[in-house]
Formats: sequence, structure tokens, C-alpha cells
Amino acid sequence: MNNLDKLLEFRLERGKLITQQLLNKVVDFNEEQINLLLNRKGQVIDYQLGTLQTDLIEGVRRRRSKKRLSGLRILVFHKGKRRIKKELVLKYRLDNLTYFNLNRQYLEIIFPEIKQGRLTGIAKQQLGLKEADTFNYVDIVYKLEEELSHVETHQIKQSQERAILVGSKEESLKELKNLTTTAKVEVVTNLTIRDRVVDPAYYIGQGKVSQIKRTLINQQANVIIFDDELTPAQYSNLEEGLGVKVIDRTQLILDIFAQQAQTKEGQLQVELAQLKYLLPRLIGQGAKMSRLGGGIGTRGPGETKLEIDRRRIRKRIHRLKKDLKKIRKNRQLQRKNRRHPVISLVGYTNAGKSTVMNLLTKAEVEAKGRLFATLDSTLRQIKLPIGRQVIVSDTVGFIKKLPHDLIAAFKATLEEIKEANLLLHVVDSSHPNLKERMAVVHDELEDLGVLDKEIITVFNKADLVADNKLDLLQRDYPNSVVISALHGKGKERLLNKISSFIVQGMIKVKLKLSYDKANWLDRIYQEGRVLNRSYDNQGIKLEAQIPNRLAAKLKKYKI
Ligand SMILES: Nc1nc2c(ncn2[C@@H]2O[C@H](COP(=O)(O)OP(=O)(O)OP(=O)(O)O)[C@@H](O)[C@H]2O)c(=O)[nH]1
Ligand SMILES: [Mg+2]
Repeated sequence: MNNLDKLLEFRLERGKLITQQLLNKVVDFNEEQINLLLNRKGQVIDYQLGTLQTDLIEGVRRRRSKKRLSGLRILVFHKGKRRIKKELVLKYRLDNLTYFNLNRQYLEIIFPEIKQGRLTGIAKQQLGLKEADTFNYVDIVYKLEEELSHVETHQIKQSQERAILVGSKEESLKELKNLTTTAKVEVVTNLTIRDRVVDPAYYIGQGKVSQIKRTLINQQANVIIFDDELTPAQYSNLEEGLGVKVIDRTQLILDIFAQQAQTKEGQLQVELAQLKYLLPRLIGQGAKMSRLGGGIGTRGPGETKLEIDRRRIRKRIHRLKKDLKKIRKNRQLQRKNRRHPVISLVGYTNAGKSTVMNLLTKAEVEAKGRLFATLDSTLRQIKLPIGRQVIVSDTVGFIKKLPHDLIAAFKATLEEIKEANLLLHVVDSSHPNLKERMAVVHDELEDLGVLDKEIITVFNKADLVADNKLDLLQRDYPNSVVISALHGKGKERLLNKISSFIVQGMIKVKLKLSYDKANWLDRIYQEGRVLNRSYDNQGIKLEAQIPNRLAAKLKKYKI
């Protein structure tokens, strides 16, 4: 047995990058460079001396599934000179490529980087020997493989999509048009179906189907967007009958959500909602799983799409739920430690919530004038003129016919509302249908079980509305404020209204705290307002306006 062949007897503990024993052996050989090929079980499969060459891995049987990494990694021992072979990592989908510097005793680990289910580059990490001992690389491999299994449900090919909109109500169609433009898709025309001749198989009557067909050709459109939710059968019939991609309102909204989700949590939520929506639509379609192409931009049943089976989607859904749970738990913890009252901005999409948030906090929350510009709740702390700190949270906008599944998917954002002490219902007062929109928001709030909370109605965009209309609104809604967030008008009125609500929940107390209880002082300052304070040799005397809750805790210090 060649002396070096002894290396093949090595088996590292699963997940370990390197062990002292292996290192000792390698040092014994005193070679310039030794490259080892290992499997995920930790067995050394092959070795090579000198510069790292492809043939170390070339002949080895690898996993074929593109949805996993190869299960192989390369460990290189070198004495300072090395050239990182990034292409090896990508070509062979290595779990990682690790360089150990024998002179300086540290590791460089090269992991593949995966985005949207594809290997896109590499990520580097350095570790000392000690850290390496507790480092489990397999954890990372699993994370990466998770990413590899990402199901692509969304891909917009901007400027290529030309859509025909189909719906039965004028007003709703207008909104659908807005949504479509927000999704960066061109609307070529819309068709209203009035006295609908219903053919359950097609959702619309046969006559309409032929009309759409003609319009498709005349207008060179390639997508049809329906204002209502379609059943799986209607989808597949319509797609077959019309020969173009068919999308419904829910999918369109999901598409927009997918484009606009910013945070990890938001992205996970959207993906979950998309998959949940798609899953039942795959069932019963047999081989025609083209729906997986999902939203806009995907044309026809691409062969690769067919490979994606339901089992994988279910697995992904499971994983997403787990990840979201983790994130939410974290959030809850943060929330528990929160001492300040929370004020949530709610309202119809595009009402100006984020602009109000900006006005109140001077923060740069995205206020874009697109629908659903805000998908993740954003929190900011502000100090009211009465000296009290509060947290303001911006949330995702409501919309008519927002599918319930979606509401559920956005639970985390909406949970913020459940925790709120006060809701600011922001209304675009310039909108002709503002009352209907207010009702939509109320319905959703009712569903969330938060209607018992104090609500201040904020009539925004006052600059666009005649004074007499504003007067009427204020008469109808006594607990309201008129503002123009964009122009900074009415900020004081709004702050005063919020302050008076906050003060309602507070009482004035006189306290005496001995110096060893002075730590309460912090809390009193944070949550309340100190009106008077004096010191003597026994302690601190205070007069303060504090929340009832806190007052109860401080009962024994009352004077
Ligand atoms: N004229 C006028 N426009 C306003 C006012 N407040 C907001 N806007 C505009 O209304 C549009 C929507 O504002 P946002 O603050 O993004 O609305 P939002 O409610 O946060 O919308 P989503 O996050 O999509 O639900 C933007 O173009 C704002 O500039 C206002 O007081 N007057
Ligand atoms: Mg917003």
C-alpha cells in the first residue's frame, strides 16, 4: 500500500470539515499540496498531490438530481499558495471546497451561492481551527439544497406582455387595470361581460370566448386577465380554447406581491401564498401542469415545468411554513419586550399610509403611488409632543376581493394590527368610492377581530378635495382628522388626536421612590410623562402621568 493511500482510510465525523487526526497525518507527509475528495458521510474517496486538477472528481459518480448538491467536497491542504477554483464548485455542484493553510492554520471555505433555485456564484468564509471544530457544514448544505428546491412561480418578462382584461363590473375592472399596470403589464383593451351567458366550463359564454379570440388576434395580445377567481377546470379549458396564458385577479395580485416583497419574511410569505394557490390548481390537470408557470410571463407548458411535481411543492410549502414560524417567533419575542404603545396605520391600498408614516416619523418609508408598495410592516418609534414615545407601524394595504388565503399568508404583517393600541384608518378622501373602500377595510378589520380597538379615521389627500366635502366627512365621522400627508398639512392635528388617545389611558400619580428603587424612573420616563420631580435624602418624589398599567405596579410607592 502506497503510504499516501492511508489517507483513504480516513473517515471524518459527519459534518466536520477537518479533524486534528487527519491534519497530523497530512503534516507527516510533508507535501506542498494535498487535495482530498470526501463524501458527505466524511469518507475520503480519493486524493491528489500538487495543483488541484479536475480529474480528482471527474470520474466519480455523482448525484444526478439538479435539485441537490453533489454530496461531495474537496479539502485542499496547502502551504500558502493556492488558486481558488470557483468553477469546480459550480460545475460539480460541490458541497464546498475548503482550503487549509498549513503554515497559517486557517480554513477558507468556498460554498456555492444559490438564488432562485440556481447556482449563481460562490460565497467565501474563513475559519480558525478552533471554530472549525464546532462548525457543521452539513447544516449549510441543507440550507443550500433548500434554496435549490425553490419552485419558480414567478417570472415577469416586462414589456412583452400585452393583456386583455375581462370582467363584469366597470369599477372593479378599473381597479384591475391599475393592478395590471402595477405588474408592469400593458393593457391593450378590456371586455365587459354584462348579461353573462354562463358556461361553467369556461366561466364566460361560448360567444364571449369567440369574441376574445378575435380580439386576441386583432390586438396581438398574449395574456388574458380575469377579474374573478377561476376554477382549475376553467383555467385549463380557457387556456386550451384561447391558446394564451390565462390569469385571474388573485394570481395577478400574487404576482405584484412577488415583485414587491422586500424582506425575507415578505418573500417567504408571498412564495407560500403562490404555492398554496397553485397546488389545488395542479390537481386534476394530469399531465397539464403548465399552471406552474404561475403568473405573467410564463408561456405554455415548458417541458421543465412539467418536471416539478406536487410532492416537491408540498415539501417546499412545509419548509416555508417552518421558516416563517421561526421568524414570527422571533418577532413575538421582540414584541413582548416592547413597552411603548403601538399605533398601526391601516387602510385601502394607495390611501397614503406610508406617506402618513413619513410625515409622522420623517422616515423614508417607501411611498410609491403603486398599489401594494408596502408589503412588510415597518416599525418606527416617535416621540409625541406630550413627551411620550410610541411605535408607529405601517402595514400592507387592503383591497377589495383580497383572497382570504392571502390574508392568511400576510398574517405576520397583520398581527402587528392585532397588537396595536390604536388604529389610524387612512382614507384617500379624493376617491369617488371612498365609502365603499372604507367598508372594505372595516370588513377586513372585523375578520381580524380588531374592530373593538380605538380607530381614528384619517381623511388624507385633503389637497385634492373641496372643503365642503371635507366638512361633510368630518360631520359623518366625528373621530376623524383631515390631513394632506404629502404636503405636510394637518400633522399637528393628527399628533394631538393621537396624544389625547394616549393620555386617556394614563393617570396622574404622585410617587415616592427610595433611591434603591430608582430603576423605576427609567420606565416612568419612557412610558409616561414626568410633571414634577424633587429629591431629598430619602429618595425621589415624583408627579407623573403614567399608563394605568404601570400605575398599578407602582401602587405601593404612591403618596
Ligand atoms: N395629492 C396627494 N397625494 C398623496 C397624499 N398622500 C399620499 N399621496 C400619494 O398617494 C400615493 C400613495 O401613497 P402611499 O403612501 O404609497 O400609499 P399606501 O397607502 O402606503 O399604499 P400601499 O402601501 O400600496 O398600500 C403616492 O403617490 C403619494 O404621493 C396627499 O396628501 N395628497
Ligand atoms: Mg405603503
